[in-house]
Amino acid sequence: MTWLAVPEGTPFGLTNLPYGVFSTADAAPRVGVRIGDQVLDLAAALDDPVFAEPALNGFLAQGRSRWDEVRARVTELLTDERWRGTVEPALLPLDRVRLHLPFAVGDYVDFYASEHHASNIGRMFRSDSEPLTPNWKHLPIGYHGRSGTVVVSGTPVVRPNGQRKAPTDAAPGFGPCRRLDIEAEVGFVVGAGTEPGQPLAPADFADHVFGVCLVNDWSARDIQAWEYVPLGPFLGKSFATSVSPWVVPLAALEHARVAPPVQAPQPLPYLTGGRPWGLDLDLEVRLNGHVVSRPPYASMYWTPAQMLAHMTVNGATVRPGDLFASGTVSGPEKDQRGSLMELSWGGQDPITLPDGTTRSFLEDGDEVVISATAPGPDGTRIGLGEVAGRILPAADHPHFSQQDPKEQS
Ligand SMILES: O=C(O)/C=C/C(=O)CC(=O)CC(=O)O
Ligand SMILES: [Ca+2]
Ligand SMILES: [Mg+2]
Repeated sequence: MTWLAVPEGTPFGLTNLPYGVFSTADAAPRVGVRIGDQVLDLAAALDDPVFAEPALNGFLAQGRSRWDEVRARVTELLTDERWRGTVEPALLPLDRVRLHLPFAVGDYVDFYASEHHASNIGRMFRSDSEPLTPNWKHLPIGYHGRSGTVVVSGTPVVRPNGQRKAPTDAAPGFGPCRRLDIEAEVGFVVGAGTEPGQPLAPADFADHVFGVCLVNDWSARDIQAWEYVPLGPFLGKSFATSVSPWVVPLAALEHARVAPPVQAPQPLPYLTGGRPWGLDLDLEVRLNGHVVSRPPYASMYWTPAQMLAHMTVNGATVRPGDLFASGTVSGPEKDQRGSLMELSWGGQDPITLPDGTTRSFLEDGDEVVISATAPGPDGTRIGLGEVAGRILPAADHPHFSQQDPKEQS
């Protein structure tokens, strides 16, 4: 029990304690921990300059034993009445702070770990071949994304311009994306790094990964479909990737750990071993306030521990602040799909919102909010917060007018 007044049944109680970076009107960005609807200013509460930094990276680099020590210390400060006088001045109401990107994003990798998503996308993008490529059940497929365009929840997303060519078009045209989509994903934040040539095993996961956030991998499907052969996602996914402001430490997800679905064929030995890191997270996707999907993370085929092992098997390093995302979370059911492309089946079957409007892809002004909860102890739920973003109209291209005769829409 905490001496602090927290809302009854809050998903941000003592068993959660996520980390973020906040600022106030008169104080620069620094590290805080969320408790209920308040933020504990760690720079004020603890004697470690690492928390006065405007990003979590310094703390991430300190490693597992220090993360556990700080979590235990914060719990003690918020539970033991004797600390009340010291801690109270370091607490701020959430509505008085501004939340920032919680960590400086190093390398950013996006995986493709949902069998349901990969099968759905395969059917739509490659209708003349098997939905899953031959490698899919042998390794967690991924690509390197653009870390510099990872933004915090609430940052508006400008509709990208680019080349797009429908299969029936004779030549590509240029202009604003017409098939702007979302991807509901879970992100894993690397803490302790590695040296070159130091592959990690799945069993090393909790020593190197600090925690979890929510990710929206905004995707321009028309740009993507035209550009991705043969090297994979590029400009169709590099204009913005949004993350939630609170990083939930792995320690808070102990009750959410589950075995992943059965993996057959048996993966190679470097992808096996350690504790199971399937996660029973319930995601929810809202479009303009209406729930359009509830993707279940427990259905993901590859675990984040296997992703980490695969990502380092060639000797590649990881560094504090690296982010790897799961890939779109789609469950087996229609209302569990984590992208609009799947929900509307490529635009063939638009979804109807309660206000009577329909959507295949996003319109200017649309707002998407992805949230998630996880099981905590004794039947409680902990929250992962939310990642939100609203679509702004495409900007005019400074060197190419939309009215230009070269525009072939
Ligand atoms: O199958 C493809 O060609 C591309 C799939 C994706 O959209 C890539 C991606 O971001 C992976 C994911 O989110 O699962
Ligand atoms: Ca993705
Ligand atoms: Mg992206």
